[in-house]
Amino acid sequence: MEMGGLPVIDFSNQHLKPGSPDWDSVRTQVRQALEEYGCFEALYKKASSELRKAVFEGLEKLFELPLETKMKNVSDNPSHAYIAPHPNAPLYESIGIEDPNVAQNVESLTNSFWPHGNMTFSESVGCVVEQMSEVDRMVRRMILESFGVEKYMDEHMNSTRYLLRAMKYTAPNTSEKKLGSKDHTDKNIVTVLCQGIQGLEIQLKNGEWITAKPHSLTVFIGDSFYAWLNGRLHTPYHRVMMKGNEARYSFGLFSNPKKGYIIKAPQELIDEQHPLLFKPFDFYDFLQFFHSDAARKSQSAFHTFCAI
Ligand SMILES: O=C(O)CCC(=O)C(=O)O
Ligand SMILES: [Fe+2]
Repeated sequence: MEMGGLPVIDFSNQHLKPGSPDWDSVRTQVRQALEEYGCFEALYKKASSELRKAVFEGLEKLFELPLETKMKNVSDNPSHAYIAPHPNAPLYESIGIEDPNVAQNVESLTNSFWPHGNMTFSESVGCVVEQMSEVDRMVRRMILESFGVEKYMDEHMNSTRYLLRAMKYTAPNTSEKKLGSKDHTDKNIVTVLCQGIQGLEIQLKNGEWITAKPHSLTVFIGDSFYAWLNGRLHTPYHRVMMKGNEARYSFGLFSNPKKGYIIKAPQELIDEQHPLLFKPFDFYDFLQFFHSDAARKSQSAFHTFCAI
């Protein structure tokens, strides 16, 4: 733990295998951090600084491409496709890659963006996604174990798909902070985020905002995992604040529940002290609700959507 910042948890130990003493000790730290903060900083040496540098260099070139090119990043789900700067979020722009753990999906994006593709970028993205997904799966395994619900492990692991979202925040050229991304909780299961420069802020339970350091991965719990765990962990509000004249790039790997999978807390996590908090739901119905007027008017779209 570090004073005044998020807990820092080291996943680099090569002996970190389920069942080992190292695993159990990291699991305890993960559970504590997610109860109190809903997030933590993960050190993972495999995701080396050279690799990140290669990804960030690729992202710089990618966001420099003309708007028409970036608009080729489409999806059935609008929140998984290209998002152009918008009056409500003028500094923010992002692209999405569904199932980025399948090399072909990354390559088909780079092939549609560059006349001859971009093998260097595709390969670096492939490597970094693999490492971030290892962290995602370790964290989820540790959480299920720590609540004694390992019997759902396969179902849980097989119930999600990954989305990679790469983000650019244009420099505001001001000395005072400007909002890059509005405060929100993530909607998915787990988010593993990598930021190029500082800007990510997390709200503590006491309302105070703290800054996440850029040289580690930041791991968050999303609303869907919170619901599946019947509210046992915390989902933190976070935002991006920008100042100065340097653009900021970040990318996050989101584990999202698959369409058709009903998120419902297991009976082991429901009892008199912990009555069922949320209606079982399909993540895609929630995403749809999220873009409705009713959601915009409510304080927490998630709580409105899932209220019992
Ligand atoms: O860019 C960042 O650091 C944070 C992005 C974020 O919170 C999100 O995409 O959900
Ligand atoms: Fe987020």
